[in-house]
Amino acid sequence: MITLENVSKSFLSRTGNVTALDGVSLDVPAGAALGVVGPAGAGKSTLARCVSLQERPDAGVVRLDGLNTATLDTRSLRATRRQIGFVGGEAQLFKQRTAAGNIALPLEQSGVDGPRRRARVGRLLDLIGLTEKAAAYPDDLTEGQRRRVAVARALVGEPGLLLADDPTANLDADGTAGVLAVLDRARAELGVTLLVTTQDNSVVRRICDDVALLDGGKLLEHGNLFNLLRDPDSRAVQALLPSIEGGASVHQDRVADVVLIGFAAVGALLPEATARFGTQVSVIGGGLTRLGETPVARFRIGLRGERADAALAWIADRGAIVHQPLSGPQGVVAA
Ligand SMILES: Nc1ncnc2c1ncn2[C@@H]1O[C@H](COP(=O)(O)OP(=O)(O)OP(=O)(O)O)[C@@H](O)[C@H]1O
Repeated sequence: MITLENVSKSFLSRTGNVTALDGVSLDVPAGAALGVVGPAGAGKSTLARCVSLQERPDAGVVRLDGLNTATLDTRSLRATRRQIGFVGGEAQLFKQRTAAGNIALPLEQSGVDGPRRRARVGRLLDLIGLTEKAAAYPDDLTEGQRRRVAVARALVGEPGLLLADDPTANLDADGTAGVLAVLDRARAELGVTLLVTTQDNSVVRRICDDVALLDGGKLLEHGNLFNLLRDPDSRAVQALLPSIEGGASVHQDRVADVVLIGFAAVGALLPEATARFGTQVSVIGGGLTRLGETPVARFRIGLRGERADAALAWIADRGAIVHQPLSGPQGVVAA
């Protein structure tokens, strides 16, 4: 759906030339939900603006459904932009229009008739869970509700792609959960492809299946979350997992970091290893989180007993991802 080929973009600022994107190549298949993460100034918003055709790259190509957007004339560019929904970190609604009126605006501008407008706006109010607020004005809504209205407005033209640039910025937990639920529903029920920029790991955990890490305008990592879980050096995914704190206070024969995926693994694997191998398995640090609906745990475990290696190999055979940490007792650990 979206392909970036070697996209670069610089800005002239007071302090000189700033490279916001530096040779970024990226593929986002139709129906995917990609989280673009990275520190402040990494280039996330610039990437979103290049993909939404609000910004033209200095070099490289942005393709939408195979179409090289650099070749579009002004009219086709405008038409293509309309197929892309965009929401920023602020709702930017028209205060003098109701929620329904804000959502309807793009349809009015493109001359869609009243009955079709009403049907479409009604459907989107339902999607964002604000049917009963149709006649409310922005000032009477919470910021989280306003953002949901902005998402509905971005979706009203039935775009295939929705870009959300830092959609949960400055929202409280309830507001964040509401906006993420709406983005998730948009994908599930309308089939839109999602590209979300964020510095909030919970956004990626909740609604993304792919992640791209930018830093200094460069794409450092890109891939499926569950694939990247296997890479102990993946900055993007390691940041999504519970941190492993604490240290072994007693001697351990083996120390390993274990990532467990799915209900069965998280609930049962470590106790079963203990029982099977007569090995004492203790959790030194880590915890449980979720990626989408899937429970994922990361623990640092210590093992004591003659069959510690066999227990670790058995845990790995059951689908756990096992890595020996950099420090700690020596031992060969199944990878
Ligand atoms: N219009 C502009 N004019 C000048 N510099 C810009 C412009 N837009 C972006 N930049 C610079 O480009 C770099 C990347 O900015 P960008 O907003 O894309 O990063 P970001 O990852 O979205 O950051 P944040 O998380 O803080 O929003 C930054 O150094 C920024 O100051």
